[in-house]
Amino acid sequence: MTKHDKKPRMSLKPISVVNSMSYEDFISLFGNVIEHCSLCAAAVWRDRPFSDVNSLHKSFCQFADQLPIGGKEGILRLHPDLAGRLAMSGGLTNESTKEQQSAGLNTLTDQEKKTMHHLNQQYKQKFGFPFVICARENKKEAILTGLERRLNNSGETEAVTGVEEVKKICRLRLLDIVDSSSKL
Ligand SMILES: NC(=O)N[C@H]1NC(=O)NC1=O
Repeated sequence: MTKHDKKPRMSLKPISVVNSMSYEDFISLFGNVIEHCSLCAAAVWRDRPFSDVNSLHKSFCQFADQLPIGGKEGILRLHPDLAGRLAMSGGLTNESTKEQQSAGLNTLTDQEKKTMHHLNQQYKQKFGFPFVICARENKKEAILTGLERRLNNSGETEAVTGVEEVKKICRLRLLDIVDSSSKL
């Protein structure tokens, strides 16, 4: 462990170990790969055995895709605002904290914070759910321009676009847990 590591990294699980998990263990390990939505992991468990991390990800995607629009919106509502109140008060999940930091959202200038807050509020007012984007695949500038651009879309387009971003977040979270070289 170098002096920069806060805690030892969890060792990556081979897919064979994932496949042999009880649903209780599976939910506790994968319950937040879709933010605050352990229901997704509870449903996906029945798709075992998974041939690899991609097939596990596919099951999460299929579960999200088959939800009616209200269910998709529900998944989005479980996400915290980017650089919002929870981020400021340290109330985010560990995953979200790391993701928001990787986009540089912890280094916003006062003006950027104001703009982000204003656009987030406008977005929620228009659509009834928060703006969601995969923070690990974007930097703060791209997030701000994306937020402004996506405000022009319809609610249905945004529910689908938001869930596509949730699927990207989910994939990166799964890769932090499962050894991607392991196969059934
Ligand atoms: N609102 C939003 O996009 N939140 C998320 N994005 C991300 O990468 N992690 C999150 O929690």
